[in-house]
Amino acid sequence: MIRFENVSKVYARGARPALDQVTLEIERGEFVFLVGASGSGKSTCLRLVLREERPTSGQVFALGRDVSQLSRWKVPWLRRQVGTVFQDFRLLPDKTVFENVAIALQVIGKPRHHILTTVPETLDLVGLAGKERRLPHEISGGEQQRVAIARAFVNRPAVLLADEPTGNLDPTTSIGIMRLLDRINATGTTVVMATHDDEIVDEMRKRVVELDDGRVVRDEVSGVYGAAR
Ligand SMILES: Nc1ncnc2c1ncn2[C@@H]1O[C@H](COP(=O)(O)OP(=O)(O)OP(=O)(O)O)[C@@H](O)[C@H]1O
Repeated sequence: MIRFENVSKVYARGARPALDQVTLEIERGEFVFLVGASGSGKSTCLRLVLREERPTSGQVFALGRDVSQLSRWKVPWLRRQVGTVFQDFRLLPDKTVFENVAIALQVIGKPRHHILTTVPETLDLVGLAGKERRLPHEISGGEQQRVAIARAFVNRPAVLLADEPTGNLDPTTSIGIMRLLDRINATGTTVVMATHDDEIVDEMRKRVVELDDGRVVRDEVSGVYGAAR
């Protein structure tokens, strides 16, 4: 589903490579934690999958395509197959919960009847039934992240990339968000989550890929946050 082959990334002003010869394969349906110190290259990996950046050398494949080779008009196609969730939720403050999720379908031209059935179904799935008319500031941080997840998932992407999705949430709320990501993964969506949240990683016991200075230094099937090396 996602494959990195000898991928290096040197940013224009970067002194050293943000990624250094990374080779990594993530199969369809997997749940993978990307861990590592700040600056180790986690977000860069996610940005390469979305073609927000291109590798300096090596190849990144997603959904069977070499992402660098995609023509410009195919990039929106890629981004429709790859939902994204961030630490800071990124909701539209003056739109309701319903509208924040519906927008993801409107921009890809889905018909109104589809939106009117799919958005409530998805809000129900993320535990927000009954909150459709609230504005983001009228719900909690955990609920805002659920809206962001609903928006990312409403068109049933093949892959969900989450960059520190629990970074702004307390531990109890974070566990709820993780259960939700686990449920989404159980529907067949591949989930890749960059995180510093050691408790979550230790509790979930999923595959853990650790980066250190842009290199993969650990890849464990059922790993913990900080394994003794
Ligand atoms: N646009 C950029 N221009 C120059 N250097 C960058 C850019 N983005 C990231 N970097 C550098 O690349 C390296 C990897 O950054 P990246 O954001 O991928 O790390 P990260 O593991 O996601 O960190 P964090 O956990 O703090 O989010 C860092 O040294 C960072 O300073």
